[in-house]
Amino acid sequence: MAKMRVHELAKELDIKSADIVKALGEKGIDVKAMSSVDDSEVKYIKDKFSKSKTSEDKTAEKVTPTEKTEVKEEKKHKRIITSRGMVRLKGDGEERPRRPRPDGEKKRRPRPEGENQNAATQKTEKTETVKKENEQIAKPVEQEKNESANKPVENNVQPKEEKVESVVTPVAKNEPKRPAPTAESAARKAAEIAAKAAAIAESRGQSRNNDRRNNRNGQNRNNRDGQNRNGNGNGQNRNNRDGQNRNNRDGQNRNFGNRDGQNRNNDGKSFNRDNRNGNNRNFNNRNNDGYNKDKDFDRNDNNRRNDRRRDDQKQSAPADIIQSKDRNKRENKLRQDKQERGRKNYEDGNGGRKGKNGRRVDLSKPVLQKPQKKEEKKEEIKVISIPEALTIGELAEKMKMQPSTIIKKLFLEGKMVTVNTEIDFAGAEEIALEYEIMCEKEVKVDMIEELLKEEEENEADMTSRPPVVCVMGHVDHGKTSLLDAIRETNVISGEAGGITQHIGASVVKINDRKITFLDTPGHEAFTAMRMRGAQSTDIAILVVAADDGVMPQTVEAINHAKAAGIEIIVAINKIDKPGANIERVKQELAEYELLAADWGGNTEMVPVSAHTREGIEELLEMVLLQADVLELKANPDRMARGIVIEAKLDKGKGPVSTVLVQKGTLHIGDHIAAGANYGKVRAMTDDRGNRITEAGPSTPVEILGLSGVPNAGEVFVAKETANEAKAFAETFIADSKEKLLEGTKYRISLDDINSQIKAGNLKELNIIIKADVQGSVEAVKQSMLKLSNEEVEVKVIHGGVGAINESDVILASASNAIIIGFNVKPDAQAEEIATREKVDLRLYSVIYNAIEDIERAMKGMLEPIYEEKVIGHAEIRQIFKASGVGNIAGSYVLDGSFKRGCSARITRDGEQIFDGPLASLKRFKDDVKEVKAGYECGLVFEKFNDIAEGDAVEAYMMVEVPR
Ligand SMILES: Nc1nc2c(ncn2[C@@H]2O[C@H](COP(=O)(O)OP(=O)(O)OP(=O)(O)O)[C@@H](O)[C@H]2O)c(=O)[nH]1
Repeated sequence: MAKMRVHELAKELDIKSADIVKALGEKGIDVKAMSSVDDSEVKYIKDKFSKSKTSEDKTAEKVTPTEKTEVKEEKKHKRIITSRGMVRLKGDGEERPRRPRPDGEKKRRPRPEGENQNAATQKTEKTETVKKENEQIAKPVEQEKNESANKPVENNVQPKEEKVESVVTPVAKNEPKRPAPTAESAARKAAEIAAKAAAIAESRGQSRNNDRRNNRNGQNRNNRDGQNRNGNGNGQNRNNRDGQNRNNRDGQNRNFGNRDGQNRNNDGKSFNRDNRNGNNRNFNNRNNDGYNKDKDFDRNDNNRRNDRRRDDQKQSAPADIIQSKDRNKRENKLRQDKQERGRKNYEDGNGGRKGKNGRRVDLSKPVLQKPQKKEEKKEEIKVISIPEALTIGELAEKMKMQPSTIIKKLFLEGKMVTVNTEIDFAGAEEIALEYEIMCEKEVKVDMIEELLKEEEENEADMTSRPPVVCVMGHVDHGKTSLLDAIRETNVISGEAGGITQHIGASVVKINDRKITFLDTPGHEAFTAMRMRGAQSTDIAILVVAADDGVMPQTVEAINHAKAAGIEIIVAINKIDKPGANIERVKQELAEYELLAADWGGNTEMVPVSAHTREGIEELLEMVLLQADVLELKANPDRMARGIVIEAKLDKGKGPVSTVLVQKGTLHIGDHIAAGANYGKVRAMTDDRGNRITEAGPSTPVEILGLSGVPNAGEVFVAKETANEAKAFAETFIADSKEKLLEGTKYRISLDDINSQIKAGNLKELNIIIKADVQGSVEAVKQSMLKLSNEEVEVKVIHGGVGAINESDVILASASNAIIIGFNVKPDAQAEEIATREKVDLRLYSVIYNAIEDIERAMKGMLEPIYEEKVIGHAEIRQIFKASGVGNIAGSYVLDGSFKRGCSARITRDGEQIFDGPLASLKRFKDDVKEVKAGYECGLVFEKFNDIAEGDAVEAYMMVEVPR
């Protein structure tokens, strides 16, 4: 090419000459407008300025609408080149050879159309489109998160998911329509990849590629300009990348984006419930990559921190981001609130089941486990302790139930009871078992026994004491006379009617040894003296008149002595009398298991005479001998303790008590308590009326000072202080009341023998037999003894001839025995006591019936007793004949009443002509239930028509009588 001048070249290139001069000057070639330049310089200039112009053209295209396909496609190609040119231009301005880019390279960098324009100009429509596209493409990511989070967010996102499809799909569809010029390959490829990425994101529910593309689309550039970053991060996508992109302005966004996506997945695995909001996920991802998986409540901290971070960014964030953040913040707040509620539920053990999100069930897992932690209820068998008898109310209280519950239950079983109905242990146990409650017998602590309980005394402190002897025997056999003879005093003359009225006590000296005698006025006192288990006597002298022999009271005395377990020495009295027969007495006594020693037995029998005093000394020697055998000892050096023998209220002295000191020594001034009474010993008198200051063991004394009159048989104790004595008495009163109530409740009766046996309460059945003849007593006695079985032993504790008397009843009461009488009746006093003491007293005229009753009672098969009861009398005054019925006796009821279903006896001239049931009872023509005295009625007798006017009719019924 020929040399051209600079101005010509400028003209050709449509540029200023100065520009060429400057350009060549920069290259070190000094030229002017009129200077000539060679071909190489022309080429350089042309290359240089033609590119500049192309760049300018491209700049002009910026405002060109992209909708025009042809222009767009042409310019697309240029854009790619220009872009690179621009890079070079921004460099050092060095001329570099143009490098035509192969398609493959272009493919490696696919870009959606219009992105370069976005990079160049931010506020064009294209930018908005891309922004929208980014936003929409990012939505699925958020949606994915939200799907695994809570529903409210998911709902918010739902509409946007549709938009994503609408954006992505046209890209894929438009592709084949477009021409495929080489220059457009990069753009097409970019569109393809974008479409594929969107499809993958949609199909997998992941948006990693989208994120990456988004990052590529704008974030690399955005990183450079700092603002576009926010534009990319529209909506919830922004939440994910917000912090990361900002933090990674150096172009590592993509990498973090990937990590972000992974973390989301991690979150999605097990953290959905914890990370219901995207922010939370973001934060977790950023910090922990799912580390918080196991730390439920850290998520809240994360949320908070996340929020704070976003708050910090508000100043630089565009309005839409701020709005979006605000929304997210609100969402976060809501979610946090929910989490708080969930946690509360969790802590309260309510679980989170009520939440809409099914994942909340996870929160409830520990709650579900809670019942497992609960201790299994151990089946405890409730055991209550109940007394021998109690009321329904008391039982209900023990069972901790309402009495009405038990009453209702029993009512349904056909038992009518009230709250005050008394039931025995067996009955109560039966009821309690229905409610799976076991019963055990209340072990009642006998407070008095406890009070009286004493420790074993030291043998070394014990010294020999005088024996205490009582004299027993049949009436007029000479008890008092004998005692008088022994005491060498005559007390008989001082007694009213010559009969001993009260217990007296005296001490006699024989060979410098003392013997204390008690005179027993009757069995009542004797029994009473045994009631505390305190044996008042050591030896009993049984007086049997040699001329009279063994008499009923002799037998009673024997039985009492045996029951008390005291030794018996027999004094066969009145041997001075002509009819005395010592051997016969011995023989009779042998029948009662008292065999004389000289007959080879163990019982000493001494023939005496109160009148002649013959044998008295031998008797006393025998008493002392027996005392030696018994080794009677006591400790005199201790607080006194003994038994009340007799007590009375003296008008002048106040309460006067005769007490027998059994242990220790009683002094004047001692504080004592006897039963319900207490006081201080003010005065003491011995058996001879002498004032004494102290009384040792086995000494009977009369004392003054007790607050009241104690019962005979009560134990008295000396106490250190007045308060102790008072406390003893008060305890006694409280205990006695209970015992009094209980004592009246229970007495063995034929009806409850079986239940008592079953309950294990009855091991021995004590029976007292009274009959008109001794033969009957013995016959029944032997039959009764044969009824003994493995469970219970029948014991006849007393049998005698004669009416049932007071002594029998008292013995029965003391021994919990049943009295059986054969052809005998109780006397008035015995009946009264039996009623009071609730002693079961049975009367029979046939011995067999008695045996049968006892047998049945023991087997629990006692049948009810029916007794005939006459209810009225009538007189037949007229006979009516009725067909089909027979004769009707028109009668007039004289007394009582006639009742339907009763029986009748017809007597004519004193002779009974009929005894049978009444078939019909009528008043005029009507059947009636009852016709009372003074009224007329019609009587029809069962299968009996032989009636006549003037016949007498007696109506009767069989009624059950209590046993
Ligand atoms: N011949 C004779 N008569 C005696 C003897 N002992 C008592 N008697 C008489 O028998 C009668 C009754 O004597 P008591 O001593 O009263 O008999 P008891 O057993 O005390 O009588 P009660 O106090 O009623 O139980 C009196 O008339 C006595 O005189 C005796 O050894 N020989």
